[in-house]
This record gives sequence, C-alpha cells and structure tokens, in this order.
Amino acid sequence: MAPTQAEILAAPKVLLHDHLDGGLRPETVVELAAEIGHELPADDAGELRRWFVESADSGSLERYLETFVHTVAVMQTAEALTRVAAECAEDLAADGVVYAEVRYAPELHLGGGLTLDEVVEAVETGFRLGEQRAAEAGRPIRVATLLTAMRHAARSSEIAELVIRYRESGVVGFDIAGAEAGFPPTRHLDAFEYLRRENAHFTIHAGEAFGLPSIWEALQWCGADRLGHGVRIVDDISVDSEGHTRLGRLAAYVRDKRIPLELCPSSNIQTGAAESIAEHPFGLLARLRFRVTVNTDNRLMSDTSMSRELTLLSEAFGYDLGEFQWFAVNALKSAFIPFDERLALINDVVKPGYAALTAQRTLAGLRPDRVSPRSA
Ligand SMILES: O=c1[nH]cnc2c1ncn2[C@H]1C[C@H](O)[C@@H](CO)O1
Ligand SMILES: [Zn+2]
Repeated sequence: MAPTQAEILAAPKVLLHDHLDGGLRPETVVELAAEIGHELPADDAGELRRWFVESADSGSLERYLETFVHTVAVMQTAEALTRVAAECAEDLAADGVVYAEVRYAPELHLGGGLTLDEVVEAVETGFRLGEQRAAEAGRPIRVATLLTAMRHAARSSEIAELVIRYRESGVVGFDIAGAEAGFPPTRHLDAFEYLRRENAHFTIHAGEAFGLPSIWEALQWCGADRLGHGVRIVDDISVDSEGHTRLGRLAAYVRDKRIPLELCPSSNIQTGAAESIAEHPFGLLARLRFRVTVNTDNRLMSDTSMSRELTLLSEAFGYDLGEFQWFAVNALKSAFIPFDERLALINDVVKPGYAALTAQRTLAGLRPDRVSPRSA
C-alpha cells in the first residue's frame, strides 16, 4: 500500500548528502540579509523561496550553483553560521531525520574575517544547539559534519587538514563540490592521499554533471568511500528491449563493492541530470540492488525535504515502508561515524521506528507491511 504522509513523516530517515548553505529557511535569509545590507532578488520570504527554486531549475549545474551567492553571503559571521546550523538540525529533526551528515565549504565563509577554524567551531556550536532543541522537542537527531573543498579552488589540502583537526569535534569526513565538468577529482589527489594516510573518510561529488570518467577517477584514483550523486553510473548499464540488464565493469565494481550512491532525485531534475522522477535512474539502481541512499542535496533550492523525496520516489516506483527502511539502513551502513554507533542507530532507532509504524497499521486493521529489510 502507499504510505500516508503521516507515516512518511514519522518514519526514521537517514540523510548523508545535504548542504548547509543549500538548506536555509527563506525567512532566515531575509533577516540575515537585512542585518548586513545584502541585496536579495526578493525581500519577501515566500517570493524568495520561489526565486530559489525557479533559478535553480535551470537545467545546468553551473547556473544552479549561482543561486548560492545569496545564501553564502549571509553566512559570514559566527552568529549567522551558528543560527543557520542550529535551524538546519531542527528542521531535519522535525522532518523525522534521525541521523544526518551535513556538508559545507569553510573556505566560502571567510568574507567577514573568520578563520577556517572559527567557521568550523561556529557551525559545530550550532549543530549542538539544534540537536539539543530537537531533543527537547521530542525529535532527537544526531548531526555529523562533512567539510567540503571547492573543486575549482586550490584549498583542498587545507580543508583536509581541517577535517583531521576537528575529527574529535563533530567532523566525520571530507567532500569536494562545485562545477564538475573541467574540474576532475584528481586535481585534489594530495588531499585524498593525505586523508587516506590519516584513515579518514571522504565522499566525492561525481557522476552528476559529468559521467563515467569522473566516477572512475573518484573511485580508482582518489579512493572515495562514497559517491555524491553517482547517478550517471547508469551510463555503464545497458537494458535491452526485453528488460535484461548488463553491467559494464565500472558499474559492476560499484555494485560489487557496495559503493554507496548518495542519490538526490529532485536536485538531479533541476540540474538536468535526469528528466523526471519517474525516469530517474533511482528505480533501476534500486532494482539492481546498488547501495542506494535517498538525499535532499539542497532543500532550499529544491524546496524539498527527506519526506518529500521519499513521497516522490514512492509515487514513482511504488515504494512502501519496507523500502524506506532499506534506504535508511543502507545510509547508516554507509555513514562515516564508527561502526558501533551506526549499528546502535540501526538497532535502537531505525528498526524499532519502522516496527512501530507497521504495528500501527496492523492495529488499524490494515495488512502488515512488508517490513522485511533486504540485505544491503
Ligand atoms: O549538487 C551539487 N553539485 C556540486 N556542487 C554543489 C551541489 N550542491 C551544492 N554544491 C556546492 C555549492 C555550495 O556552496 C558548496 C558547499 O556546500 O557545494
Ligand atoms: Zn551536493
């Protein structure tokens, strides 16, 4: 059966790919911009919300990324960073997210005179504050941080060192983001090699706006633990007229090695990586049992949430609570926090949460859902 909105909201969700500077509340952007005299394309929060979605709906990653100028502009002081991070944790918790890895690029927040370390400390303060407020509101969440380096810039080694410096203080991994075409991940090999020597984790935005060579470099040259998007791995999968599928060597490697795909359906529609949710490779990749995870990417630019992404996928592919649990477990298995902590979240939070939802259906006289998690 189709899950109800109440069930989707209540279902424990796990999010691995969410940008801090892509998830601000429009009201907060308006308030912070007024404080610093930053001119916005719209001064009314509702209009600004629409502006972000319409402008990001450009069919090109480069133009999509231009919208970040207005969010980054209002995130240049410790107070603003702390506020935005706290609200991020609260908003995710209110949406039923129980564990999230949120990323941002510290190098984009130095315009007000903060150092890289001060940026990280302000954001961590905000996440702890947001976690505390969420717990008080009865929606506990754990937020971990990934530090991003911009792939067109040359600060990745510095950011990788920052990850190691703050690995005991909430930072669990590294990422590179920004325009993909023309900026291959191997430009940042020094950073990746350093992180591997430090036994640290990293993901790489790859296979979003550029195809297989980007994914291949991210995995086989750089050693990425996960793929940010990775959706273009479908270019290495052929489906014949009878529906038989054949995996090329790279696709087979990704599936065999259980490389997590941080799939972000709505974002992909906006940047032109997919035509529609119904045609999104998520359905095929899930059917072929890749390690798929569901993500928001940029909640502001896509006007989305984890609940909305799950709703869209459910409508397109018929997913129910069984699949939602599978996606959440997949994400936790792929998270960058220690194994015992991942296991505790799976066994103490995610599975009991889905069991409770199933029990409610049974109580309501509906048939029990198939909450029999597939092995990921
Ligand atoms: O989907 C994306 N692909 C590549 N880069 C992205 C995406 N979403 C956000 N970014 C960039 C813009 C942000 O300023 C930066 C750090 O969060 O990451
Ligand atoms: Zn992203």
